[in-house]
Amino acid sequence: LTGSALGAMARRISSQGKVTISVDEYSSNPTQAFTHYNINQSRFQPPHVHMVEPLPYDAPKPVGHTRFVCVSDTHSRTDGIQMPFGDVLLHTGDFTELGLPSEVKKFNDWLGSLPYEFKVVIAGNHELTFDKDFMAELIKQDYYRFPSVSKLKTEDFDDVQSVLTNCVYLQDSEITIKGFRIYGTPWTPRFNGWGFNLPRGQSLLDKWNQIPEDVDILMTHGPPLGFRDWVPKELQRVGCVELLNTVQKRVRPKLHAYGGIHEGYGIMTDGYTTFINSSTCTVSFQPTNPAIIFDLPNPGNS
Ligand SMILES: Nc1nc2c(ncn2[C@@H]2O[C@H](COP(=O)(O)O)[C@@H](O)[C@H]2O)c(=O)[nH]1
Ligand SMILES: [Mn+2]
Ligand SMILES: [Mn+2]
Repeated sequence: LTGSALGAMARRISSQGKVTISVDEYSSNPTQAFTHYNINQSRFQPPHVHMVEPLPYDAPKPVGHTRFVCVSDTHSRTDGIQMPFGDVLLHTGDFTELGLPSEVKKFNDWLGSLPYEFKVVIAGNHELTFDKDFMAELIKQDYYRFPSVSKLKTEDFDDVQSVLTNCVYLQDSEITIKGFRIYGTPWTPRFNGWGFNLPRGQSLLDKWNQIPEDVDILMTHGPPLGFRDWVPKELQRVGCVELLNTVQKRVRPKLHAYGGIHEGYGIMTDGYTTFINSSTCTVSFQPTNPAIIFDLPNPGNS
């Protein structure tokens, strides 16, 4: 099979003209998927795909634009973080270490201190208490893997989302802000059995299939394949192949914001979608990567 025939296998157009993504044959091996699609389809090559320099904080915001401020993976280390001017804050998960209510409260207080008109937040794999199925399983296993969470009573975290009073919290859901359709989802490929983990392939694709077409901004915790998903210590790419296919072949957001892979902090484009990995923490959990700002023209302002 040629590269383009394989590409077609991962993307079918139904009789109603709807694009359907199917599980990619390289789904379980993202590093191999990257090499294959790079060699056979130049899928990650310039001129379309390239790195993007971050906007300086003092860049004037163009008229008729909204400025998004992207952060991720702050891991309860927000003390002293300098935040730039902007309109809408996007935080793409791992705002705590374990999702303890005390951490969530601290994060919510920090959000309350920020001047943005809107703040949108999703969970990451560290927000254990936000994943109800994960917690049910953890309790069954007598908190074996996360003993410090066992000090909590169920009623302490049953309604943990309600602690987030200073933002819009998205979990497989969307909101329209200033005319932008923003969809947020916390799921990542299974890795060491944390919250919101699912096996690669159909299980994750089922979550991505819930993302509506015509979303302007997609927020996920982890990266898609090939865009700031390299883990140097393992010489591996770990981005989700089905997420990439969903983003590029079906949803086509203008901005895909995420974090998850701390080492992947940075910005890329494929010529249509801008991909921002805004992990604040480095791989050694130092909160030193600056928030990334990004301007988008307001919908209807063409
Ligand atoms: N090989 C993989 N490494 C991963 C994956 N997800 C995360 N990581 C590594 O852990 C750190 C921190 O992640 P966190 O969720 O604990 O904050 C990340 O920067 C990577 O180095 C994965 O799926 N595969
Ligand atoms: Mn993290
Ligand atoms: Mn994470």
